[in-house]
Amino acid sequence: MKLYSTNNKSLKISFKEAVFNSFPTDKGLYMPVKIPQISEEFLQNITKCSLQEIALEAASSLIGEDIPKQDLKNIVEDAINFEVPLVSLYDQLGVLELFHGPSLAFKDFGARFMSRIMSYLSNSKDKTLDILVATSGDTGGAVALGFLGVKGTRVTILYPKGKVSEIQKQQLTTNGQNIRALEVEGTFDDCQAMVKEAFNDAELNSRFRLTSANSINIARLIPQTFYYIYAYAQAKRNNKNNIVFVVPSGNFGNIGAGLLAYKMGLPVKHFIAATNVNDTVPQYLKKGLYTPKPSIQTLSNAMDVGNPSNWVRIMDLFDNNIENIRKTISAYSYTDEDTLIGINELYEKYKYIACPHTAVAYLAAKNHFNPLNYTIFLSTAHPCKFIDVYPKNLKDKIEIPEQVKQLEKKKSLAHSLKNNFSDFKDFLLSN
Ligand SMILES: Cc1ncc(COP(=O)(O)O)c(C=O)c1O
Ligand SMILES: N[C@@H](CCOP(=O)(O)O)C(=O)O
Repeated sequence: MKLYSTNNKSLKISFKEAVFNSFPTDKGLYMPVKIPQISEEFLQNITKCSLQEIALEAASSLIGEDIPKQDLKNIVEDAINFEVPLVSLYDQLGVLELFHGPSLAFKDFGARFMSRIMSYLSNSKDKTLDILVATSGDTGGAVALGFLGVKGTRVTILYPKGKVSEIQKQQLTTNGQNIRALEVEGTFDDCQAMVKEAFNDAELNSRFRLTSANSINIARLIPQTFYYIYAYAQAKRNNKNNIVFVVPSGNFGNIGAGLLAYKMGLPVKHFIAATNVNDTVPQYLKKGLYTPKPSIQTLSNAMDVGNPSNWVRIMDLFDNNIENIRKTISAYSYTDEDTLIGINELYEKYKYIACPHTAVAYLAAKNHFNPLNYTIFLSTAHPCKFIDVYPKNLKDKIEIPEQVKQLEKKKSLAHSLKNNFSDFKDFLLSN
């Protein structure tokens, strides 16, 4: 697999380089030079394929010769070892549950695949790999679990103080070992900006072997294509056509992966990005002006992103042409009030308890409803991660998984950090 930077198409680097130097110095993002096509034969037989078979096919066609197929098979089987059910709410509406991994959010696909890819590509003589992560809530927890105890790695997670849920905070801060958590007096966008600045800091780069576990890293995006293809297979098994995906969106890595699968030839009729009031992309598609703004705190906290990293990748996939994008992607945004209505309605109508992010996607699915389509909205996290959001009648019905109960007994180990890069740099240099 060869990759270019969205800011420099003449650059051609290897998959390994892109994984370990996740953020190009020109501040673009890496994209595949050639997008492989899913074969007609594979699509014809897709209903017979398991998630792992689909994952292997997608990963090997994207990564190519950089990892031999048998090794990739082992990686895929070890990383993607949980269920991804497509639950039918009614004839034309399904919900794809992506939260059955260890951290209870869709981030487990990216984090688990990436940790294994990094271990595989690392050399035992290499310097410790310092992995920096900015999180608005879920990425950090998944990356912490994905890398906990992995030899030769150290993870530093930056999260915004007071803006993640209690369970997310426990997942981020109680790990110890090779995982450090920094509680930043700022927003997710501030955390993300500090991490990106670190990748461009000469002193830090000479001292440490830095890489990112955010979705700016191409190794995060590849495994997120798997579940779109698998959802398509499950829908086809049920004789569904005209598939529309509705994706709750913040940093746009999730929908970015879906669009990559689409460009690989996955027959999808339309994509819908659903956001909370952090509506930079819906506003862009409406008005044609891309105006990132400071993030606003909402009930769907993991989507509180004012300047979504992956939008440049999506622009790149559509030749930076807004008309092309509008043909394939629609976008809607919702307030917290709407989100609560969505949560209640999903329960009243279908006895389905959704996390706030998923409820935002449900609302967009309703807005864009067409009875000729089969609409799949993505359920990105387990509702227990946001227990304080629910009214009492629903709260009591949410099952708390064992791994969450265990977190309560653990001590938080976070360090406080002011919202400025020099303090972050000092922390890295002195710890
Ligand atoms: C539960 C949940 N839903 C949706 C999103 C948004 O996904 P993305 O940032 O890839 O757009 C996130 C954060 O990534 C999340 O944790
Ligand atoms: N919503 C994310 C924000 C970081 O996104 P990423 O996909 O770029 O890692 C989170 O939960 O942290």
